[in-house]
Amino acid sequence: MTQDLTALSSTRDRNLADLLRSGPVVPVITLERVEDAVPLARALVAGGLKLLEITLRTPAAADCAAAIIGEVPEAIVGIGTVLTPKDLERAQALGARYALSPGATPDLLAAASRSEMPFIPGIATASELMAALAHGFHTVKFFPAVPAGGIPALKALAGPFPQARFCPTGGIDEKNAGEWLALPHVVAVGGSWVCQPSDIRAQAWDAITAKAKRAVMAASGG
Ligand SMILES: O=C(O)C(=O)C[C@H](O)[C@H](O)COP(=O)(O)O
Repeated sequence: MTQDLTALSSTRDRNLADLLRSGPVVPVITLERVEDAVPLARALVAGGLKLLEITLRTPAAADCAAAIIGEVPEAIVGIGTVLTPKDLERAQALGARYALSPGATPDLLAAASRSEMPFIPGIATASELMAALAHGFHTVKFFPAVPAGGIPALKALAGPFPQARFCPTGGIDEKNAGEWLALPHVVAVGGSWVCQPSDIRAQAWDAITAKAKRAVMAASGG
């Protein structure tokens, strides 16, 4: 059994590393209306952001993710706000390519370690990171990145865990994304700044494409 979990973990790691190559900026998306899902995903892809995180925070979230998966093949859809093993099952049933959580509970880590789906648990402390690593998850969200201490906190946390890779989210924006991405252990950054609820509500797709383009520029140090 241990052997199987180790093999699963390294396959998951490889698959996740492949997915993250389509980053390094992951828009964190909260959708209220299914009709916004496909145009929003197209706007983000047009701006150069293909790796998406659809949060399971609204009643429409699952239908929105399904619509994007079905109609926007260039988008690589991940499901965020995965809080329980059941949410992880939902993500898999939807055909998502990966899943993310703001946290790392024992139940969720155990379920995710038995699954083939690439999974990024959330951590804000050394103990949470140790639990994630012990379950074979080497790439973690650092959440909430800015309120939890920002870049100095991540640097301190990375010290004892050179094998860990981080995707900070929480307070990241166009202005600081480049600084985070310049850190050696940061493989991607995520955030809702690219697709703010007010822009989605106004169906301001061109504005969202423009923000996505600026995010790509910021990520490349521009
Ligand atoms: O819901 C999840 O799965 C999360 O992990 C949290 C999100 O990544 C952050 O809430 C994004 O933070 P902001 O960019 O500051 O809005």
